[in-house]
Amino acid sequence: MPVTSDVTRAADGDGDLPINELFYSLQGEGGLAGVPSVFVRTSGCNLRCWFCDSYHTSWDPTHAWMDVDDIVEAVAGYDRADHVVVTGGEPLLHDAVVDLLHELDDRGYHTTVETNGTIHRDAPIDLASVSPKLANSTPTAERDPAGEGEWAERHERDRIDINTLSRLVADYDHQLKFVVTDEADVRDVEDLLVRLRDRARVPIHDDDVLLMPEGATRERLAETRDRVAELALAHGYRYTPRLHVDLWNDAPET
Ligand SMILES: C[S@@+](CC[C@H](N)C(=O)[O-])C[C@H]1O[C@@H](n2cnc3c(N)ncnc32)[C@H](O)[C@@H]1O
Ligand SMILES: Nc1nc2[nH]cc(C(=O)O)c2c(=O)[nH]1
Ligand code: SF4
Ligand SMILES: [Mg+2]
Repeated sequence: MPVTSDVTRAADGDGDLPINELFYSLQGEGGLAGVPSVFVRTSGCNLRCWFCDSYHTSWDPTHAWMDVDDIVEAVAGYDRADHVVVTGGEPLLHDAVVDLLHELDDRGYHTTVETNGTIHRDAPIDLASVSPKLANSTPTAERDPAGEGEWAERHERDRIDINTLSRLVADYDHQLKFVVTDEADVRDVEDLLVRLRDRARVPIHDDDVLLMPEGATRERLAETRDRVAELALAHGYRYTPRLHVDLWNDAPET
């Protein structure tokens, strides 16, 4: 169901969220991969990964405004699902996401928040699925999908905030899900883990560190996944597939 074609009015209240899509699918990534889930995808991001698989929430944000009650009603319409994944874009940018998470929690849903880890919110989050952005994500002029590297400096400045990451891992059940293509990326992961373990007040288990192959399409994943699986084995981290890409390639609402 393309929400964007259902709701066309502009924002008219504090409880409104910019929604890019809302759909029912299998969780494709991370420790809950395979679980039927409703996805609520907000629009707008404070970063610009060159590889972003949700281009229309970051580089070219598009959305319809929905209030929290309408979102909860749309979620409830998928009566087989008791898991909700709130993603984006960067969902924690928006104040009203906290209200949405409370409403979902009150109704007994398990909530996963997919976040880049640069913003902390106090909210009922059952799983903080944190994907800190490595140096490999920066939109240099050569890799910029929309311009000539205008976002590179801001992206590079903002992509890692150790204090925010340490609060997220301390406050929530978490997984750290890194987009990886090669060995240099894993060195970047290890450097970050040293800094985070030094700062965080809680242990960070290797079991909660996941390597995810970079690839928004089946073709690209076929190039990256074998090497990333080998890196996971070599370093003792978990590998996460991208089930939805295997199953449905880059189709919207999957
Ligand atoms: C689109 S992001 C939205 C949530 C949040 N902004 C973030 O980056 O975590 C959802 C997930 O997709 C991952 N992702 C985005 N583009 C990807 C790509 N081309 N290959 C692999 N993972 C990708 C992100 O790292 C994140 O784990
Ligand atoms: N099926 C499916 N699983 C996902 N897990 C995280 C996603 C995301 O975009 O945050 C995602 C997504 O876009 N689709
Ligand atoms: S942080 Fe997430 S939504 Fe933002 S550009 Fe990167 S992958 Fe896309
Ligand atoms: Mg996705």
